[in-house]
Amino acid sequence: MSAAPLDLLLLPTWLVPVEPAGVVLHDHGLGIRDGRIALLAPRAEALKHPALEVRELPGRLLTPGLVNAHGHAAMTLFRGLADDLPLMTWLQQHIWPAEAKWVDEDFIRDGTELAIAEQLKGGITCFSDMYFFPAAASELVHKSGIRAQITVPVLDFPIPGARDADEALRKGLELFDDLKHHPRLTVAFGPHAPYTVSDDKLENIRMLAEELDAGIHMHVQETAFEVQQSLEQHGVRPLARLARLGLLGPRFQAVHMTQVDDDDLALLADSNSSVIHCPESNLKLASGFCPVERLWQAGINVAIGTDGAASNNDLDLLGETRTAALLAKAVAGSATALDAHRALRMATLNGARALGLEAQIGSLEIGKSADLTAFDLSGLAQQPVYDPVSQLIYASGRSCVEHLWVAGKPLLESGRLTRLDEQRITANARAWGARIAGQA
Ligand SMILES: CSC[C@H]1O[C@@H](n2cnc3c(O)ncnc32)[C@H](O)[C@@H]1O
Ligand SMILES: [Zn+2]
Repeated sequence: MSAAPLDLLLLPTWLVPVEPAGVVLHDHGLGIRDGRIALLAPRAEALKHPALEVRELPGRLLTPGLVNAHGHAAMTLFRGLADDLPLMTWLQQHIWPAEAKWVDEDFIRDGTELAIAEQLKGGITCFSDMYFFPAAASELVHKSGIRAQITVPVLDFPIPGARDADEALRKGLELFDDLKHHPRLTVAFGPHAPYTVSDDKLENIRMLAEELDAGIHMHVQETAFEVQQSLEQHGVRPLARLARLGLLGPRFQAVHMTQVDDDDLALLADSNSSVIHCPESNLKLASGFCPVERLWQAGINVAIGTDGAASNNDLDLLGETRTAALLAKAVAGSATALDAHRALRMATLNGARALGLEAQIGSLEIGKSADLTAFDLSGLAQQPVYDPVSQLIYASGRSCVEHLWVAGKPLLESGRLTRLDEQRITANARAWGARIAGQA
């Protein structure tokens, strides 16, 4: 037994470590010291360890914090602006013009803060962001205490914050340098999609990502139209083109992948790339269905993301995971596809792995960062509890998120944000809505 007392000992009714897979621990304690998980033991044994604070959590389930592996945080301010449209109409006729008109650093600060607040309240301890002015977004991550992968946006045309791809990359490299020692922030490259980034830019990104050992996060094969267009323009499917350019590998994060043929499957599996599944955005934009079960059975790491609030329209990863579990069964034609335990793994450890963070977060293991979510399963509509993971995925909404810690720091206590001002954030978002609606 270590001489130093634990900072905090949590005593939930159920504890799901995610690794090993499928395990539910009843009446166990989890101890935190210096922001890390220092103890995992049956309750009686855990109570023998001195602790500065002991917290009973009856009727609560403790899990690793949820990882939202794909989103566009500040798009919260465009929530509901252009609904019920297919991807290219939505993007080209509504979202890109709105972004050109409204997105500046203030928009990013207010929209990202709103996204962080919404995500913390929904049990998310880590998110990936692909949006403009990444340096401004990273300031909000730093201030709020959440963990994030911030990506450097690259497109062939001018974007808010960069006149061209070279400027975006130059500013991005400064961000890599500024954040290289940050304990909760990682930076990755975010080329938007195969249809908006040319070969020379992608080759440059591959070289820089190799040098920096950085992730590459990209929308890929979101629709059948995208695949068709690539066949016409490049003679190969988008994923094959990216493979030809050397982009695939363990740090490659392919977002969406609703179109998957046998060659795609082999490319993803052989390169150890991750797929990030965004089922609600794919459903709402009628983009297609990612064959999650087929990918999983091929050994491909599949994580989950909400996408932006303009195509979802929420940042509710628990709800997204439920949708993913239900949809996987329909797509596979099998009720055994993506069971509740695997769905939770997808929302935690697989997300961590996709973002290159699996050594630090994603499961409750000694030495990992104490990034945790406590869910209240004591409500009427959650009774009786045979399997808390089944209850969480199939019978609970994000309102049951009660407490949340990142690196051992409490960021949500009894449903209340500890570091962010919910009223001010809400008022700011309303003010942006009034301005945008007034001039739309
Ligand atoms: C590189 S900045 C992000 C860029 O992506 C746009 N976007 C948001 N959601 C999607 C999606 O599902 N597919 C393609 N592009 C999307 C966002 O509006 C920004 O312009
Ligand atoms: Zn997206």
